[in-house]
Amino acid sequence: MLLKDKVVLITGGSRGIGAAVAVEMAKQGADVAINSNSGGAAAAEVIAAVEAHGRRCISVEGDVALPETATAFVNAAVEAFGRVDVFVSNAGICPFHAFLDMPAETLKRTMEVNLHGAYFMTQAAANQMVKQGNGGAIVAISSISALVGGEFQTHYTPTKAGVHSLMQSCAIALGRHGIRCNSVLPGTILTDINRDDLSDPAKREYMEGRIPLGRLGQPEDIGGAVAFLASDMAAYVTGAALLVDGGAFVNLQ
Ligand SMILES: NC(=O)C1=CN([C@@H]2O[C@H](COP(=O)(O)OP(=O)(O)OC[C@H]3O[C@@H](n4cnc5c(N)ncnc54)[C@H](OP(=O)(O)O)[C@@H]3O)[C@@H](O)[C@H]2O)C=CC1
Ligand SMILES: C[C@H](O)[C@@H]1OC(=O)[C@H](O)[C@@H]1O
Repeated sequence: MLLKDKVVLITGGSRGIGAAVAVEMAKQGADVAINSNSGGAAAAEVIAAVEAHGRRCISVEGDVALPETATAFVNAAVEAFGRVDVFVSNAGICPFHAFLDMPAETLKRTMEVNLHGAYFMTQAAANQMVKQGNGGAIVAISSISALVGGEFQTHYTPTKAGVHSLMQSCAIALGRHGIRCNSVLPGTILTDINRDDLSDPAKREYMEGRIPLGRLGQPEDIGGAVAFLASDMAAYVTGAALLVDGGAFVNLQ
């Protein structure tokens, strides 16, 4: 087990990639706190899945775009489990929309959830780790979209580049405290975030065709990469980006 008895916090942990990461953390021996905006049945399922691996799990509702959500999440986790060892910044949205008529509110909300949310949460988790005084690991879910563009993602791709940039700067700011900061860059992973976009068979076939490993990703494909970066196996890895995309990025022709 890579994370025996560690305490792991995950934003956006009720569905998709965050939910799969929560379960992987439990398999690796960690207790888990998940945040999500709406909690509900999805969060309850994740709690049950974590507990099925013999680990504890709490769910804390709150919009990551609000700074007070970050302190409330960290405080609740500390109250439940005593400390924070690993923080995974995962919550995100991608409301596909064309560039020329992008509503200002869609741009603003996407920036606030994906980038400001990652900032506030990382800051709150890091402050707790510094207070504890024995280091920690922070992993942000960035994206292949930090490296390449998307016609209907002009509001989204800058947030994913920003999240990786945040990890690079935090690696410097927090290295002296023994806190490592890294990014995972998933390719296209089948979740609710792209369900509508990939319901077009032509689009889905095109996306699958771009991937050398021959399939779109599953949320579980991301869990191992996060566990590695969170663990002592990655003790000398900080400021790094790990692309988990089935080879899509390198496939020019
Ligand atoms: N799927 C993909 O192909 C890829 C995804 N990513 C990134 O992975 C991350 C997770 O995406 P994915 O699992 O696909 O998405 P999903 O839509 O499946 O899940 C999103 C999760 O984030 C939560 N969330 C959304 N908005 C907020 C908010 N304002 N405050 C708190 N929680 C929130 C949701 O909770 P709730 O239901 O309560 O809103 C849910 O738990 C995102 O950052 C995304 O950019 C990166 C590359 C590829
Ligand atoms: C939402 C997209 O389908 C998904 O998210 C990303 O970050 C990549 O652009 C993926 O294709």
